[in-house]
Amino acid sequence: MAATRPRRARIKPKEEAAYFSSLCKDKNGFEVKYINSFKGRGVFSCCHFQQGDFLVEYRGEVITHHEHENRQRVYHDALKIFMFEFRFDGKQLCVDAAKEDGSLGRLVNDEHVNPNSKMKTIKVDGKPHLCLFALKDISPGEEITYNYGDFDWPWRCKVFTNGTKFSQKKQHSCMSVYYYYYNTILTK
Ligand SMILES: C[S@@+](CC[C@H](N)C(=O)[O-])C[C@H]1O[C@@H](n2cnc3c(N)ncnc32)[C@H](O)[C@@H]1O
Repeated sequence: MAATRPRRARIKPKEEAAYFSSLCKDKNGFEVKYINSFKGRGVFSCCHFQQGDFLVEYRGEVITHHEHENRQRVYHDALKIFMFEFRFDGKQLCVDAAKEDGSLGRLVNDEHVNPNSKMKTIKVDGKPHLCLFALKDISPGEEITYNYGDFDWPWRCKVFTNGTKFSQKKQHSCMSVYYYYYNTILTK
């Protein structure tokens, strides 16, 4: 009878997230690539991930709502985007990831139509950590994205050369037009 190799148990995604969060380390399997001058950099998968897998932590300094408001007053707009507000144990908190520290989570871009990951809060040693988990199977070469939330982020509201502004609802059907415009005109 042929010997069967015992299958290695899959580490539970939340346990893996807690492990990497406690080490303040990103797991392997990703690379940062420059996309273009509009979107900047993005995080791309270098291997297969399964739906539900832990991907990366949105690492940074956890600050109170009060401190978040203070920093909003002094930060340049380009830094404010790295402040992620969330609720934890009944409190309004924020992860400030403005500092370029080489971590991956802060470089994951927004995708509100078809994101492949979702941000969840996990508790490690009583402290909150924001972690991205795969919403679907992810192949090598795919960009990791998540929905930044309901807000009129400037890149979601496309203004065409003739000044036409597309609402978010109309925008879905206009996505392909936009991408044509974007790929052929803006990036040339
Ligand atoms: C948290 S940072 C993400 C990393 C950023 N791309 C970089 O290179 O530093 C958020 C910024 O990325 C850009 N961004 C994120 N998602 C985008 C999208 N879907 N389209 C265009 N720009 C996007 C915007 O400039 C936004 O202010």
